[in-house]
Amino acid sequence: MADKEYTYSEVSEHATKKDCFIVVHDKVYNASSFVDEHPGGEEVLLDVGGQDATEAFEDVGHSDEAREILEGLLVGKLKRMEGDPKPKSYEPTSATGAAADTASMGVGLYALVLIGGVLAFGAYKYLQAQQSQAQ
Ligand code: HEM
Repeated sequence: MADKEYTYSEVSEHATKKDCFIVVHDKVYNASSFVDEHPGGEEVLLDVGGQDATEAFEDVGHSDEAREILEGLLVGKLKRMEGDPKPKSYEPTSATGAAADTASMGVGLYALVLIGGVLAFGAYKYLQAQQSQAQ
């Protein structure tokens, strides 16, 4: 059964709660029995029912346990036809890119706080000096 090939249009016919196929990494899974049990809620699963859920699935960073459950739901492979939506391959590089961006922003913020601190200290010293002059 897991060797069956489904075209994208066949998969898209299974988009209801009771009959919910999803595609992850070009494999077809029947998520119907799991919709109610999904810890992330049934909404998100139904949103991608009959569609390619690769990105959605990978973006969450599902655990190995989740991947095992997914493999248990396997019903076949996706057979891509001309004119089908492009495969949604997951590129971890973009995730690392985003992480690097956040990291450099973190450094920027740190520098800002540091400069602010130095300025505040300078101002404090200046005021102190002024005060001792006045006395
Ligand atoms: C049949 C496919 C799927 C399976 C077997 C599955 C399985 C699981 C499991 C076992 C968890 C618990 C945490 C973990 O072990 O990682 C989980 C959490 C979650 N899943 Fe899925 N999932 C599927 C598809 C999706 C999709 C397509 C989305 C779309 C966004 C999604 C969104 C989430 C979210 C947001 C959580 C976190 C819930 C929380 O921590 O409160 N899942 N999923």
